[in-house]
Amino acid sequence: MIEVRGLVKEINGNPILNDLSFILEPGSMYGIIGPNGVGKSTLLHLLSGVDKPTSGEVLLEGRVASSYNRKEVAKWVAVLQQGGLGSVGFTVREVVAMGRYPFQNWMGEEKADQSSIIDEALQAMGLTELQERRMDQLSGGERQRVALAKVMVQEPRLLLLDEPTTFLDIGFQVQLLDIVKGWQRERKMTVVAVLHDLNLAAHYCDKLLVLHEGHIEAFASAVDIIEPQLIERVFGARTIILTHPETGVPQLLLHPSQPSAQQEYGI
Ligand SMILES: Nc1ncnc2c1ncn2[C@@H]1O[C@H](COP(=O)(O)OP(=O)(O)OP(=O)(O)O)[C@@H](O)[C@H]1O
Repeated sequence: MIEVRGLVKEINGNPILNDLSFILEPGSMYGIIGPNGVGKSTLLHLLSGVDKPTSGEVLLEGRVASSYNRKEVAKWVAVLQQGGLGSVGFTVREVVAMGRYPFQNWMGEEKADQSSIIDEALQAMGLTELQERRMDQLSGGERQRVALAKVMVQEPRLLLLDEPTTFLDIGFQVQLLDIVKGWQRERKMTVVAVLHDLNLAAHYCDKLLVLHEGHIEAFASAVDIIEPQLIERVFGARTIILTHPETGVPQLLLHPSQPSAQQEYGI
């Protein structure tokens, strides 16, 4: 269980997050949503323990997150960063294998051969053919899939995703989130994802945490959150909400003020 108590974060004296408290249950998938600059990535960094709060605390299984050393925390928390990976000189396979670092001794060795875990992750992300290709020879979307394969071999109990679908076309957006959702269910993994696409967030997340002006505006299921007044208050955007005909999940249509080309030209 992850417990956040009275979390406050200031950056250069500016308040970003103000007195947040919530609990994340193991084995569920959570979405963090909110407008640009509200503090979503900041909150993710605090959950991972890489950043310390100004006051308040994040407890990972009862222990303060920032008190874990890097290798300890990497044994159970994996982070998929915005923008993917550096590692330009390495091959795809080498980068994915780096995900096993928390389980290796000081010589970079592990007790059992891990090649099958790596093969499985490469295959799941459609990277088998590309495994000997160098990272600087990949497209943005391919790099993002490598980043996901790397966290997959880490076999985390808590997976933190910062805008994981940014570089992906719609096919791979759904594929990536389907894979993450499958792991979450099979491995009882906890997932926390910063997502800008509210329709994807509504579909995949058990609960959404909405950040607005430094506080939690709402923390509930998509049915309670994806509604026009809340979306307009938080994002300043007018929307029309429909129910997905197959899944029953609320889905949102944007409501621009300008007429569409079709309305204007009758095309
Ligand atoms: N190193 C820093 N120095 C100064 N201000 C920072 C720093 N990092 C973040 N901020 C500020 O903190 C606020 C929250 O940033 P954060 O990246 O957490 O927002 P976000 O909700 O993830 O935004 P986005 O949706 O645009 O990715 C922003 O106003 C940002 O400008």
